[in-house]
Amino acid sequence: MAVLEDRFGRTFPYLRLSVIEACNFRCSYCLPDGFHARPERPQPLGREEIARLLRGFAEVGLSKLRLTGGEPSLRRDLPEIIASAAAVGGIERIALTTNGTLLDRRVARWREAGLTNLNVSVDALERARFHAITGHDRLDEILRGIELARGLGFAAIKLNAVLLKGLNDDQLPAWLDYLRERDVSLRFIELMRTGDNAAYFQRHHLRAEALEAQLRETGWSLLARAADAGPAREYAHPDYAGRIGIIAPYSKDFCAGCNRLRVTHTGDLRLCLFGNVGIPLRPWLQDDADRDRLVAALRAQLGLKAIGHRLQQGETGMTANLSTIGG
Ligand SMILES: Nc1nc2c(ncn2[C@@H]2O[C@H](COP(=O)(O)OP(=O)(O)OP(=O)(O)O)[C@@H](O)[C@H]2O)c(=O)[nH]1
Ligand SMILES: C[S@@+](CC[C@H](N)C(=O)[O-])C[C@H]1O[C@@H](n2cnc3c(N)ncnc32)[C@H](O)[C@@H]1O
Ligand code: SF4
Ligand code: SF4
Repeated sequence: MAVLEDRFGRTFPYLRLSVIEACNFRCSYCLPDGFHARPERPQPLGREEIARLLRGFAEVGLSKLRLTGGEPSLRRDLPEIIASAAAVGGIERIALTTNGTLLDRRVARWREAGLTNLNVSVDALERARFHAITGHDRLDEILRGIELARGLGFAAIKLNAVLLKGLNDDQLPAWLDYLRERDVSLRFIELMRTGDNAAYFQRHHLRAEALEAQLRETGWSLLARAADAGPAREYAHPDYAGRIGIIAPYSKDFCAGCNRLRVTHTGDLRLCLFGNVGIPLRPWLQDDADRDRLVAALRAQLGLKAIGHRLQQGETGMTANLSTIGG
């Protein structure tokens, strides 16, 4: 099988596709003023364009697709997008990253359509904290949605909490209670600096090192990483059904295991979450006959992929905030 390989020998079986720019939340680290539509913006990719994109990527080894946003559940045709991805040969996992607001109403339908993996962002387990961070008092319904999802046979359910100094860095005991009986994976994500959040980053960024050391000292052990896995270092403990992961983008060698590419909701390829390089793929998504051109463009672009991000140097690339690219 043909694969996409870069200059550093990395292969890319994992595509993160943003299906919408809009979001209904205003997370303080991402979109503190909420999403504001601008009329001159191009329409997001339609279902046919998405299907052509996925068939092109599948020719060069796509096995894991993540749908993200903005808030992907706001897209009414999400079940149809999932179903058309499930019909593309070679895509073994179809994952969704969501803020969970429509989970309790829609997750069964997504699962029926072919969704295999679910990631839900839950920055705190205390209602008031959750409200303060996300701008919405909706923790209870999100937790209900997760319980519902747990009964639907997903291959994995993962929860994301961005680690924020002074805002949610005292939540470990509550999370441990939560994880004792629930077979979900909670990942603590180090806050990343973006174009928009410089001052916030200064106030709230916290390295996950101390937390990770605490886990190791209390009997959590590191698991091996699968080839198409995301960026988390995952830990398990014999007394807990759940797992804990750490996503530490500022740690040494974080990018050495990069296995993913991104496409924005308007069809722009992005070679890195914080990159400056990427081209519009939309011109090759209008006709099935352009598949070879699409694949050739992917291969040519991959030659430009850098070894890693330059966040340590203060460079955030084109990324104003993660909602514009899907994280
Ligand atoms: N710096 C960096 N952060 C990433 C990358 N991929 C994911 N993240 C961050 O990790 C967090 C969780 O991402 P998810 O959308 O849940 O996806 P994932 O961690 O790849 O998920 P799994 O494949 O299920 O492990 C988000 O904040 C992402 O922005 C990456 O390539 N680089
Ligand atoms: C951009 S959101 C898109 C999907 C969906 N709206 C959600 O929140 O799950 C994807 C992930 O990026 C994370 N994220 C957003 N901004 C971040 C930042 N500056 N640093 C670290 N993670 C961030 C969110 O917490 C979420 O888990
Ligand atoms: S920051 Fe860029 S190079 Fe590093 S893991 Fe993420 S996408 Fe890959
Ligand atoms: S993290 Fe997700 S839910 Fe929160 S504002 Fe960003 S895109 Fe929206």
